[in-house]
Amino acid sequence: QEVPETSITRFQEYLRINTAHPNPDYSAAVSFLNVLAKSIPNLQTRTLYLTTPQKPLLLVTLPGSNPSLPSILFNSHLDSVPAEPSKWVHHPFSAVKTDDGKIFARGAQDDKCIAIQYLEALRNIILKDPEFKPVRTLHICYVPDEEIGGLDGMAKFVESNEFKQLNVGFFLDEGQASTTNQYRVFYADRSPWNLVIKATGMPGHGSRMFDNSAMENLMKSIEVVSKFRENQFDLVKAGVLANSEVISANAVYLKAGIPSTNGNFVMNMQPSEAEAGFDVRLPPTVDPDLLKKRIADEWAPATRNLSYHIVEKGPLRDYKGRPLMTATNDSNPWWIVFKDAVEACGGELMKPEILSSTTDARYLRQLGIPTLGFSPMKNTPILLHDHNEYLKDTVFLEGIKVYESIIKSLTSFEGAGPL
Ligand SMILES: CSCC[C@H](NC=O)C(=O)O
Ligand SMILES: [Zn+2]
Ligand SMILES: [Zn+2]
Repeated sequence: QEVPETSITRFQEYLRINTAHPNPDYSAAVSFLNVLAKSIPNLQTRTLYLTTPQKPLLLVTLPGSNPSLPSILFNSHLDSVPAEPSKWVHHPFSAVKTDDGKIFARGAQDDKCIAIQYLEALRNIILKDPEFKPVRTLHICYVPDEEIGGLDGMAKFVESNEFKQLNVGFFLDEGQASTTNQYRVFYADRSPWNLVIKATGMPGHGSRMFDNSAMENLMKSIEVVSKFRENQFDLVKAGVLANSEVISANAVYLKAGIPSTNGNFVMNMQPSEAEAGFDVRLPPTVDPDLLKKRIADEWAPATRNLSYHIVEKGPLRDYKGRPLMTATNDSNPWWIVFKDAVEACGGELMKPEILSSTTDARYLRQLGIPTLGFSPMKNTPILLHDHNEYLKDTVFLEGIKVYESIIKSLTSFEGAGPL
C-alpha cells in the first residue's frame, strides 16, 4: 500500500474507510493505520484480537529511553455512528474537501481526526529530528466498538495482559469541538444507564373508562420522569449547572399496544402491558443509590403496577470506590504538563468540563489512571453524530501542532504521577 502524500490526503483516505455501525470495516481501518504508522521511522505496531477476528485493535508504540517509567497512552476509536447519505450535502464517506477547506465525512470530528493527528505529529517530530527518543514510551491504541459501549473493545483491552504490560501512567482520549477560540478539555464523562420501565394493568374494551390500565400506569410514570427532567433542564437553562452536570433522562422508545396487520394496532382494546425506555446519564458527582431509590419510589413504584430494569453501561466508581474524575489541579502533575504543553504552542484551554456523553475513558479512570478527553478542534461547530459532519483543514493542521507539543512534553516528563 502507498501512503498518500499529505496530512490532509491521509486524513481523507482514512475517512473514506467505512467504519460506521452496524458493519464497520475494522480490518481495512487497521491495515491503513498500520501502513501509515510503519511509514514513520521508529514506530512499532501490533495487532491484537481480543474477541473475534472481525474486531482487531491496533497498538502503535514509540519506545522511550527509560522503560521503567509509566507510559503514555493515546486513544482513538475505529468505529463511527451510522450516516444517512440522503441527508448529507456530500456523501458521508467521500471525504470531499470544499473550496473553503471543509472536509465532510462521518467521523471527521468523532474521532478520525485525532487518529491521524497523533501519527502526523509523530511523523513531524521524527522527521525533524531523526534522533528523537522520548524518555517515556508513547503508545497509541486504535480500538473497536466505542460507539456501542466498548464491551468488545476498550473494556476487554484494559483487562488484557498486553494492557497491563504497557504500565500506563497517563491516558489521553477524545474530546469535543469548541465553538470558541479556546480548546475544550474533559476530566470526566457522564455514566449511562439504560432504564426500562414496564407497566401492567387491567385490560378491557377500548370504550370503557376504568382505573389502573397499563397505559394509564405507564403514562403516569412518564409524567413523573418528565417532571424530573424538566427540573434538571431548568437548572441548565438558568445557567446554574452545565448540561453535563445534571442527570438527563430522555425517553428513547415506547412499546405498547396489540398488533394487527401492516404494523397497525388494534384500536378497541386497552392493552395489559406497556413499556418505555430511557437513556439516563449520571454525572460522576451524583450518588447512584439516591437515583435508584428515586426510580424505585417515584418513577416506577410497584404500588402502581410498575416495574423497572436498569442496565449500567460501565463503571461508576474506580477500584477504590471513588467517582470517575481526573484531577485538574496541582495535585495532578499530568494536568500541569498537559496544560503547559497546549499553551506552549499558543493554544488556550477552557475551564475543564464533564463530557455530556460517554467515552472509553471511563474504563481507564476505573483503574485510577489519570485521563483527559481532548480533541483539538476550535472555532468549529459541534457536529458529532450529526448530518454533514465536517472539520476544516486549517483546524486539523493546527491540531497536529498541538499534539507535537503535547507529545514532546508528556514523553519527556520525568516526575511521578499522582499517588
Ligand atoms: C452505552 S455507552 C455508549 C457510548 C456512546 N459514546 C459515544 O457516543 C454514548 O452513547 O455516549
Ligand atoms: Zn467518539
Ligand atoms: Zn461518537
